[in-house]
Amino acid sequence: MPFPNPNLPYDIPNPPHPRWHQSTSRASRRPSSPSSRPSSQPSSRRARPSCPPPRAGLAILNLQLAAQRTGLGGKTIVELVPDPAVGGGGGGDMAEHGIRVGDVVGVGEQARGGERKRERGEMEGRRVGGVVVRVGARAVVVALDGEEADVEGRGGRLWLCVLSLSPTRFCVKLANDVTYKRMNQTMSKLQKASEAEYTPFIRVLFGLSSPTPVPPDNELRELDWIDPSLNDSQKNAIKFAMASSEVALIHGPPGTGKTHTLIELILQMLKQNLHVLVCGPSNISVDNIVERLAPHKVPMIRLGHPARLLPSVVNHSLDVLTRTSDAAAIVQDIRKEMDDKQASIRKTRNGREKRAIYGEIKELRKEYRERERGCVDSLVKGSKVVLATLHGAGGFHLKNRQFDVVNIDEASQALEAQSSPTIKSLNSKTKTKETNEERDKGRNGTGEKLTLESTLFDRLLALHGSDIKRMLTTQYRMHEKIMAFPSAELYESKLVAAEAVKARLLTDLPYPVEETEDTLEPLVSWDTQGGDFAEQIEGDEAGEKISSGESKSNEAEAAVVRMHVQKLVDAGVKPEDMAVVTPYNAQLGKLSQLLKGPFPGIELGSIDGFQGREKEAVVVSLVRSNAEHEVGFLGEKRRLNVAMTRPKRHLCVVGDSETIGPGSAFLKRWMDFLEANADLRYPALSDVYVGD
Ligand SMILES: Nc1ncnc2c1ncn2[C@@H]1O[C@H](COP(=O)(O)OP(=O)(O)OP(=O)(O)O)[C@@H](O)[C@H]1O
Repeated sequence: MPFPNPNLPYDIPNPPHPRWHQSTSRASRRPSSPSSRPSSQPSSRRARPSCPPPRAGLAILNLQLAAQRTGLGGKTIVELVPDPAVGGGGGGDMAEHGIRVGDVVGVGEQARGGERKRERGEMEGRRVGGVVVRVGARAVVVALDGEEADVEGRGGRLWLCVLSLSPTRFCVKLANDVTYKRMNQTMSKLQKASEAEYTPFIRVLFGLSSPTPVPPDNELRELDWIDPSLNDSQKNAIKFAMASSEVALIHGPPGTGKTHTLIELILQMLKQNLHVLVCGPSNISVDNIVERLAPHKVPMIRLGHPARLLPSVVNHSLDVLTRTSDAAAIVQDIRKEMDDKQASIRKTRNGREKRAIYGEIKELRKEYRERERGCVDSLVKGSKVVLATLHGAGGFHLKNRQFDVVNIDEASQALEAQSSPTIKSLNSKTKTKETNEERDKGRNGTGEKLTLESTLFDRLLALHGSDIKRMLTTQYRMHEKIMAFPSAELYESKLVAAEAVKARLLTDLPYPVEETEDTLEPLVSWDTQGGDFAEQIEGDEAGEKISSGESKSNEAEAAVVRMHVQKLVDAGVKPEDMAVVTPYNAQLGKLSQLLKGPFPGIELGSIDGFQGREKEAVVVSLVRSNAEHEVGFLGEKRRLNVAMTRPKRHLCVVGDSETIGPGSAFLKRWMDFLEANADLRYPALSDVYVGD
């Protein structure tokens, strides 16, 4: 990629799946693979490997094709099973492989022992891409990319390897070639378009015209609320968005009911008979909206690969609707015909016959796609709300389709280049709803060229000022004391804690929790200053090295975390109501070794993976402790903001203030705030290693 991928976490999180482990297949042990060479580490270090990064070595070898059929979009669906001739035969269960539904994979012919290096390379190059749609004990089912893709007819054994993980495993998006190609194409298209081609809407987006003025808030038209419990800032944001002709930004700090507000906004738009497109940067963000719209019985359709959708929303997916709607019958018969033909290919050994059948399938596929397009068109037209990821909305299903309004959820995470395919040709207005992050004000000046790093939210704010923005100000998650710092630093002290949450303590949980110095305190800081809790550099252990440099860990700090978790559990707090988050992958590995066994149910995550989540108690492990005051990822306010705004009743920060404070002005203020407001404690090594 010629440009950096800002969506890729610097420190790739470990998946929370308990059964996760690196593939035990021979692929990951091949001596030719440098990452799999026997480690030169002393055996004591190798004896306790931490969770490997998820992308390392995920592959299944020795597969064969068991069945093939046609799926939505004429896609070829292949079922792969272990070759019974290998590994004792019997066509039995697959060894544990860690591959999950939604993972992007490559399927290819497996090189045999005798193949030379160049031939191996060529074979790898012929790999067909696809997405895993089902994982069973005995089979993995993959939907192959591209109309003509198939893995048949090569005879040999097949292997499957993961190219990127399903975004539904975490809340983070991983790199995907198609996404970036589409973003790039859109950027060039927009840059080449002449001004005469711009609609008035695009002119506002580019800052060539100002948005149509909206009456002052107290003069906005009252609405008939579907949910009257909305608070004033939510109601005001909705009224403002409804009154804006071109664009409205809704800035929603953590827990302020952004999704709540968006749902009401969509329902209000439907009341006015508007045709609405709703997008988010990730599948999870879109699915979340589908789930919350579903009880309102809204006719809606969710575009996107069914393998990547939450099971609860699959019934609204295009894939399912094209099978079950009235318009679907006409597509079904041709789908069956293609499946029959595909089955007949496997029965014949005659090459000429095979080619002839392939030719027929090709023709059928063309017809299938035409019929399917008609079916999809009528479904999209008949749905008042269409939901897709920003990337998905730029796909062929919505080509040339216009909507009255586009709502973009989590717009502060959506790169402008992602948003543009969605809005470029739409003569519509856009409502974007921001997420938990602080605004990076002034980053994009007026008239700046479109870039792949900026967000549409930032750009519009910089172009038109805060008149086009409304902020949600009442938050329903955090105790006042937990909210105080992020509110002052990032939300101009405008956040207000709702009555119901502002003084909630762990002792008020709906189960018995003993009153202790921890459970009665919403904000605790374990300051490890003094040099005894120094960080370690990881990266030499198998699979731990990541492209952006070595990961850091801090074993003694992990022990402080364990001590604190133990104290909360001893007081009665359930481990499943707690989370430990850290920005460093290596530290996550350490924490899992230490906490998973004694506290089953506790959630461990990278900060990125914890976005959008909440827990009653959250412990943050900051890791960095060095004489050079190097703070790495901690310098990113956005990440820290995510970490410090996840807890409801108890936040415990573990870190070395002497290292972290000098890292930036923001970090200095945070450390000072903790010193002044948190229940401050100084651990000694002897406290945390007692009894070990
Ligand atoms: N007006 C309201 N009255 C009472 N509870 C509310 C109100 N608005 C939102 N909530 C509650 O606040 C919580 C957070 O709401 P929601 O998930 O919509 O927030 P969000 O801003 O999207 O969250 P996040 O910061 O995780 O993205 C939910 O439990 C929701 O029911």
